[in-house]
Amino acid sequence: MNKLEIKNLTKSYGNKNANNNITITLENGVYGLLGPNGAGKTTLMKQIATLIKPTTGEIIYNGKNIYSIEDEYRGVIGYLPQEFGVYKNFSAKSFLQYIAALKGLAKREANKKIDELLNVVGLYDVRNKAIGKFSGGMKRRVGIAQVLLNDPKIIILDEPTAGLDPQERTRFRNLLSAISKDKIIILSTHIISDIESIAKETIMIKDGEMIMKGSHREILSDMNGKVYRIRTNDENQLAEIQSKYKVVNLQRGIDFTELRIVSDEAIPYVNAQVMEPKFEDVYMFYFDLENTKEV
Ligand SMILES: Nc1ncnc2c1ncn2[C@@H]1O[C@H](COP(=O)(O)OP(=O)(O)OP(=O)(O)O)[C@@H](O)[C@H]1O
Repeated sequence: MNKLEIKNLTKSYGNKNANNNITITLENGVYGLLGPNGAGKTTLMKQIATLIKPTTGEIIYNGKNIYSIEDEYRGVIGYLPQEFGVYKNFSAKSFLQYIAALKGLAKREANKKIDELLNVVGLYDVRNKAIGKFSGGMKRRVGIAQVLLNDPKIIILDEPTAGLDPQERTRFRNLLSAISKDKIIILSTHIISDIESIAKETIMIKDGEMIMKGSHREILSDMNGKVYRIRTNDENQLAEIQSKYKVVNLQRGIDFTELRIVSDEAIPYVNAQVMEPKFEDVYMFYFDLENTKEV
């Protein structure tokens, strides 16, 4: 069994809440934590990793409060922080040996595990090269290998794809999918496409609160009737739409300008056509334009 119950979690700093009354239950699979900067993603992840103690609320792992089984619980956690420092003069292999020693793994067992993980993350052939010469994606893969050393049941990854090129990002996603079978993986991002393809559920966080949780399909079906396409060559109408509605996309053509907008209310324009929702509309609907597009 692998079950994490987060109950009414709140973290306050003075009179500001970094997160507020969050309740979620997580089981095996990949969960995407989506929200703009400052939404409270890191705070929630650090609370799950026992690095921040909640002000109120509790986290229950397989029926027990995590603080009542603290040492045992830390043994099942793997945490990759946003800023993952690697020693650039170390080779991938010697770095993993060093971390394994810190984690208290016996040398023989560690070496076996390290070779296995270097294969899993596709770095076996370059295991003796200095990490300083690795690309961003390769460094992240070293980070994942490091997290997997003690075979964690809960893996927490804070923006693991930041700064990766599309190819590295795809490779990284495939790696997560491959290891997710018997683990809870929580992955924060503000890039929709990261979680669109691998997360079994997306948890959306805004201003410290959970505003939506569901599968890809559930989230999209909730957006039905809220996405519109408008084609216009009337500059006044264009300006009005832009000022009143959330515009996902604006494309200027020769004969008309095409807008894709999201709105909770019906749109008063006869030239508006309801469109099938896409995941890229979701971010705009719940959050803002910034960070909507893949970088
Ligand atoms: N130690 C602290 N003291 C005071 N306020 C804090 C502290 N840590 C976080 N906060 C505030 O709590 C809120 C949530 O921060 P958090 O880092 O969890 O957000 P985030 O969603 O992870 O953002 P980012 O993507 O930028 O890392 C922010 O408004 C932040 O300023």
